[in-house]
Amino acid sequence: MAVIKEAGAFSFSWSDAVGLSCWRNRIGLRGIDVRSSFLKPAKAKKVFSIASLTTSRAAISGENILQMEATVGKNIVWHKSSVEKFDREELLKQKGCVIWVTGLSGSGKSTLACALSRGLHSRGKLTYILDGDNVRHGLNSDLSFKAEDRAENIRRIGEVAKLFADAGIICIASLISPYRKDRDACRALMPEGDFIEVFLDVPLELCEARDPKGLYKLARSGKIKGFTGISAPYEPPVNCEIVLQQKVGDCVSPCVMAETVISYLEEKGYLQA
Ligand SMILES: Nc1ncnc2c1ncn2[C@@H]1O[C@H](COP(=O)(O)OS(=O)(=O)O)[C@@H](OP(=O)(O)O)[C@H]1O
Ligand SMILES: Nc1ncnc2c1ncn2[C@@H]1O[C@H](COP(=O)(O)OP(=O)(O)O)[C@@H](O)[C@H]1O
Repeated sequence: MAVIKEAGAFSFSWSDAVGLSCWRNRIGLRGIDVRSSFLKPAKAKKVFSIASLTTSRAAISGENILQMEATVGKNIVWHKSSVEKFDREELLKQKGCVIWVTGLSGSGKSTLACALSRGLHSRGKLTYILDGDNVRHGLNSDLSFKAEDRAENIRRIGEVAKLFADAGIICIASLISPYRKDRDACRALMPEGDFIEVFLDVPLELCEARDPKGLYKLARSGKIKGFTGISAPYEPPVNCEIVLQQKVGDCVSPCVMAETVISYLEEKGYLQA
């Protein structure tokens, strides 16, 4: 029978044929709908909402539980390591998370990602940048810019970013990610709070004036089809953690913007174990 039982203040064990042998201490369940019905259909859905355990840092997200459901029927079993995220975070003196930088082409995503990485590095924090352009040179080189391929690009980067965060690293993903639902799907992969969406709110007019790669010009002349902001949509976030605004004639420097993000991380406790 699927059981999540409390065996001490921060300790749970989940014994079951799924082979999720032992979610021992330090696992936080933050308002999560933990389903046991896939294990014993007759059993009622268990809902655990243990908001008080927010001091505990590794969390099972609802999405993870659903993924487990999906893999159970395929003889794929989660193998648990004796070294967990928590242990890696202690070693690194930081908390793993994903900083997701979204915005139009030319809005300054890569520039911000570099400034942020540099700022955190100089504070002794381990970061890694997943830049859309760069990842499309390798892992995602098979993908185009049509909506389905962008969705797949974002999904893969979301999954990789999640692994980096699990490694205890502050992962900075900078990609246009124009569709809200694709970004939200990446957010859903992460424990609550660990997905920090940063919107570079820069008018198209300014991005187009910058046009460092000449792509807007090509898009305007019809040489690039489906270019974000010109002939393909960009859906701005509605409820993101940080908005960094720039206007024509009023640009904030990348270092100042990076400091805003670093202050957020500091305030939320991500820069300590
Ligand atoms: N059609 C079209 N639309 C938008 N962007 C295009 C397109 N074709 C090529 N490029 C270049 O690809 C970079 C965007 O890649 P991303 O992986 O970030 O895009 S997405 O998240 O999948 O939408 C983007 O890089 P940035 O300018 O750094 O954003 C462009 O240089
Ligand atoms: N905060 C800023 N102020 C002024 N110019 C900027 C700023 N951030 C980026 N830029 C410039 O804008 C252009 C596009 O920046 P980039 O980081 O490549 O954008 P993206 O990755 O979103 O396409 C570059 O020429 C860069 O130097």
